[in-house]
Amino acid sequence: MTPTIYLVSLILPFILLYQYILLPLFLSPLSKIPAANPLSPITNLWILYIRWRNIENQTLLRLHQKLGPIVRLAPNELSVNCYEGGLKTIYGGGFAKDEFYVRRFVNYGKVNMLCMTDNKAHGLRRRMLSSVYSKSSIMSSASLRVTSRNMLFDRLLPQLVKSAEAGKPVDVFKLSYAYSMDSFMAFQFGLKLGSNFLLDTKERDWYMDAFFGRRQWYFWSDNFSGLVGGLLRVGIHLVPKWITIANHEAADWILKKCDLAEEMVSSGEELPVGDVPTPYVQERAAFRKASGDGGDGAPEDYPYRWELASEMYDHKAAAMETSGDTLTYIFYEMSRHPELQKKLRDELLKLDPPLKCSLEGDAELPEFKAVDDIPLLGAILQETLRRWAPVPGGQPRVTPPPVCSLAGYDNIPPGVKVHSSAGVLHRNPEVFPNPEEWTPDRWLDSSDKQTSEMNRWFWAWSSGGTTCLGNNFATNSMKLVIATVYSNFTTKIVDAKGIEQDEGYTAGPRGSKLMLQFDRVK
Ligand code: HEM
Repeated sequence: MTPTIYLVSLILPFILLYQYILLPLFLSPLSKIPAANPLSPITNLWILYIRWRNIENQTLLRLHQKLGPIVRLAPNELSVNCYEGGLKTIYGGGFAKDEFYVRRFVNYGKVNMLCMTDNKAHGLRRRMLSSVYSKSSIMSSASLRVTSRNMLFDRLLPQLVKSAEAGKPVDVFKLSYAYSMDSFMAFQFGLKLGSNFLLDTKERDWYMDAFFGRRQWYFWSDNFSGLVGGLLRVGIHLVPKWITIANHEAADWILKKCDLAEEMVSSGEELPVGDVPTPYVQERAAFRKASGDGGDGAPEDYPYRWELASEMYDHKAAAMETSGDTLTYIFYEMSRHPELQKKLRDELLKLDPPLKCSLEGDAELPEFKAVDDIPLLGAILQETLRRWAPVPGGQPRVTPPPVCSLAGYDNIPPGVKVHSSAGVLHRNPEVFPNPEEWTPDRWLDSSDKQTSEMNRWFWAWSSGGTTCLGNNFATNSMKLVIATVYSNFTTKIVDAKGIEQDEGYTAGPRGSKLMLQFDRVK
């Protein structure tokens, strides 16, 4: 052994001991923060184990209840759940997104707004895409009025009437997913090109089976994407092959819709208002205006083909699951509270025109604003988004240079992964008394001071510069369907087995099912 090798072998253990044990355990500024587990300061194995068991949300809730607003999950990862020194600093302060988003949400090999980790690029993209989803655009959209009318009166009500008359229960989970997808895609691509999950159950099941199949494998693709990709290159499918194939099919499905929308728009032909692919048209124009270089596609591709497809794919995915889960929980809670159904119906029947069922095809919608302004409907939606937040998991960001302070701890270095979670924030009993209870009245009867505190902690849409892009669309779409259903029907539970919320970044009912009986109100 040469003297150098001898010296290195003597010193190396001390360097490793310092770097991987002493520094993270005792000397790092993070060492003062309560650790989730004795192993957390020195290895991420513990949090990986929790994620592998798919119990992260409930574990974080329990830890925060015990240890307070900030918890160290791994040497370089913190969970922070408070407003001051938490949400305000991380999300209000524009901390950049973590690589998690790239691993989960890149489509066609192209980043979209949701997975842009560079703040400047993200801000630019957001400015390009947001105007079509602003509240004023949604409330006044002519195409959305036509597509919404079609969803409610032509696709949804006739099948609910049929089920009610036959005394047949309805799987409201599937119905909510189908409505959420159709109502969004009809806006995105127009009625002609949008999905038709409400009427075409084969198309719906094809899409939903692949969607739920994929979810079980997120642990591997989120945490070991390199390994998954590497093994795939040598023909080994860690994630089952059928899921890879289904992913390709879903990607082709949306790409085809983009190609058809492009053909329609570039032909210059005047379209019936319900067939106008409104967000596609506006986002296409925004891309062309912003750079004019045509994007990264091949010469034969139309400009920005892949950038647009990546955004379109992401938006429809964001729309279906979140709104589908929220609607399922609204129907569930309303079915447990018949007195609230009656109270809401009394309010809804004041709409002009009311959303009463007409199977003759001559029904009209009231103004969106009139539906939006019903306080009880707003409270029902808000409380459902609180109690059953459809994105309950952590939204990871990265601490910026040089240092920052979080939840009373100073000198937190750059590059630390930090996240807050609606599932924890929404269960703070000091802000939301009896947090496990679903109580819409808390949004109607609380003092101004209490309401403003609840609003600061309410985080279903996230906050800051990366808050949900589609919140105005989703709010309008969900309010319309709830208003339509309870103007015409009462609902009661037939089978709610598996209604408890699953785990994950996004999460809905564990059983993926809710059977309700609809009875017509004359
Ligand atoms: C109940 C319905 C919905 C809920 C609760 C919801 C919730 C959220 C949340 C919590 C985020 C932040 C995610 C994160 O940073 O980790 C988000 C982002 C986003 N949502 Fe939604 N969402 C809903 C519906 C929609 C719809 C209909 C669209 C369609 C346009 C949409 C598009 C997006 C996009 C593009 C982002 C990324 C925003 C950015 O990075 O600037 N969402 N949503």
